[in-house]
Amino acid sequence: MSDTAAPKSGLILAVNAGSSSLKISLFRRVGADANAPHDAVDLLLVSTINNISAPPANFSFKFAAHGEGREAKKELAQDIKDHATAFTHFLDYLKREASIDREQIVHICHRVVHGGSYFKPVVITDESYHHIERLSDLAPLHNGGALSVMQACIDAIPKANSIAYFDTSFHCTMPLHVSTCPIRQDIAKKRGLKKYGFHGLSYAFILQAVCSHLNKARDDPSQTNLIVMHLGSGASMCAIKEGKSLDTTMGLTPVSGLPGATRSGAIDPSLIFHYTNRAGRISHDRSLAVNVHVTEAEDILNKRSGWNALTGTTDFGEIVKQMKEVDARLARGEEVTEEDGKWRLAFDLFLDRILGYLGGYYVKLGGKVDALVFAGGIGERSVELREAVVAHAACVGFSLDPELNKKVDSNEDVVVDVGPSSDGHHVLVCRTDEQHEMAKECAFDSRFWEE
Ligand SMILES: Nc1ncnc2c1ncn2[C@@H]1O[C@H](COP(=O)(O)OP(=O)(O)O)[C@@H](O)[C@H]1O
Ligand SMILES: CC(=O)OP(=O)(O)O
Ligand SMILES: [Mg+2]
Repeated sequence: MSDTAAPKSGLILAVNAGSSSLKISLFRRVGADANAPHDAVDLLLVSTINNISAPPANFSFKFAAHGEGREAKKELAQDIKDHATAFTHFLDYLKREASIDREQIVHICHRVVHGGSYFKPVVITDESYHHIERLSDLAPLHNGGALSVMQACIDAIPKANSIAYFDTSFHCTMPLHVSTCPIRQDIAKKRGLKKYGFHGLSYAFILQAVCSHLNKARDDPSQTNLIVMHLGSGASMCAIKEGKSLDTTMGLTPVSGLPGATRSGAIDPSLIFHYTNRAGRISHDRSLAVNVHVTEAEDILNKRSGWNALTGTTDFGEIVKQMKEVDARLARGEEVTEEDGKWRLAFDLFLDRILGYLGGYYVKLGGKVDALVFAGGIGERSVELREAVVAHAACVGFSLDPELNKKVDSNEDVVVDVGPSSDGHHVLVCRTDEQHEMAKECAFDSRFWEE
């Protein structure tokens, strides 16, 4: 038995440090039945801290049905400045409001965005901590935040094992010609310069959940082809062929592919040298996570671009609201200014980039696509964006039921059909859950549990 093995029914804390959020869920391990993978853990409580990158942060805390069953709590938290203070806020709240003894937490799963050459989950030791730290420059909005939470866990819950789960793992199946960059391969190999892809924990969760929904063999998604859109502050897409990642839109770092709240997405690489003549200098913006050394170019493209640069807000819901108000004024024949056009520009630009990849992935999958899946904060909540994407995908056989699309919020299922499902070309919304994916993987990992 390894020294990380814990009593069978211990508690698992799963922590997901996103670019703008910290999502924390507490589970109890209830078994590891391969025929019922989603039932390996019971959710006890969930806490979400949003807007960390655009304070004040929103803190929410909710006991699950299996937990203490009390009302959800929501508050603006002025003391939250980064991921570490968000985690401390959560621990203080847990101590005050829940009867759960933190000593019962045996494993803490951390979502780590960039794993580099690590593909399997690793227990945090000095060596693995420093491996993740060295990769921080390749995920400047992420790895540093996750490391600061690990440090807080080691201080506050020293008996629990911290285990890192990587976003990059899911994409290790990408064919070489997809992951290779057309540059000198001796340099590429020496420096690890290739497409890694991210949001892998989310894609793994979605694949399993969609397979169950479509009644494919639960533990064998190898018959399933999907085009998945994980659209949040960081947005990416993935073409899944026979249950494996075939291609994804993010690359060496999460800045590439689709634009995000503060990220540029794919642009002409020369653009940055015309934007600033300080591109290669080390950035002095200390608001980036600890121990990150990035250039001014990377700082601009990661933190000062995206729809925040176009509109002044990181909130895509606000962009849609403002855009509709301007559209309504135009419809009434009222005057609008050039400035008013920025909302629609951001929306249409995002839509355009999604459609570009959607078309490409449809062809790469040979037109054999079981479902188009929307997920992430925007994919799960924006009725308008889903409507616009699917309207354009009608030419390749997808369609949306406008009523089902509007009613997603009132349906609590993990996977919700928003298209007529009879023709085999499903359009789905999946409430992705990276914390659940990590906790489930942890519950199944025999290294971590006593016989
Ligand atoms: N009703 C809504 N309509 C459109 N977008 C929304 C809505 N509510 C939240 N969002 C978007 O979801 C984003 C958060 O997505 P999420 O996937 O939770 O973030 P993260 O990338 O930090 O994990 C917010 O930045 C906001 O832009
Ligand atoms: C990889 C990434 O961009 O993650 P998130 O959307 O959680 O910021
Ligand atoms: Mg996220």
